[in-house]
Amino acid sequence: MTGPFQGSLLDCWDETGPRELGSSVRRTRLAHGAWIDVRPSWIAGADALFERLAETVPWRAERRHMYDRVVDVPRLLAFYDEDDPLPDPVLDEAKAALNTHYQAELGEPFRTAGLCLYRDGRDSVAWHGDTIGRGRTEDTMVAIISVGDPRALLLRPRGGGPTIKHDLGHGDLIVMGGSCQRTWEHAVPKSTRALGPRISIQFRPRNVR
Ligand SMILES: O=C(O)CCC(=O)C(=O)O
Ligand SMILES: [Fe+2]
Repeated sequence: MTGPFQGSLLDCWDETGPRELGSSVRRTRLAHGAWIDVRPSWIAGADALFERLAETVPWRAERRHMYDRVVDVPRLLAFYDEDDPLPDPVLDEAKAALNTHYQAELGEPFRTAGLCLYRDGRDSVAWHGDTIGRGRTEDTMVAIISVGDPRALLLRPRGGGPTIKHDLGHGDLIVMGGSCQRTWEHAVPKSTRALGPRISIQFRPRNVR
């Protein structure tokens, strides 16, 4: 289904799971009340997490209407609603750690988990904001863990302005917050480089998609 992912030789920690957040999280304020928080190498044992998710998650190919055609969504998907058991205990630990770190600021917990598998550089997500539900009108947060081959996450203000490129590495955390979903858009562009697979795990509050 996917090409091989070359795990990192350095990733041979005994412990697996999220490392500390705290002061290791770097916030960058963007225009219009948006921000991103970045915590590189947040997940210890990211190689093993990638392998387990690639094998055990019931990945679905989807098709969507685009104008007058039906096209393949260029990535595989899985969605875990708030009462669904997550596919790996490391994701439960990560969600709990995010809730501890962000609950005061967010005012509610992260509840759902969306997973995407980008099989190679041809898989992508087009420019969008997560505006199904409350992200359209309210400040919120979307927390994303990346495992697998690095990919670029692009961000651009909806009103026009320069695009920001953020490289999402193996085990990294990025959190889009404030008005980011409604005043900015994000995308993971296709790449012509020979890339291996990447899995993205997105935690969102209730009624944010
Ligand atoms: O691949 C990613 O990390 C981003 C996915 C995304 O933007 C989405 O599913 O809404
Ligand atoms: Fe998104």
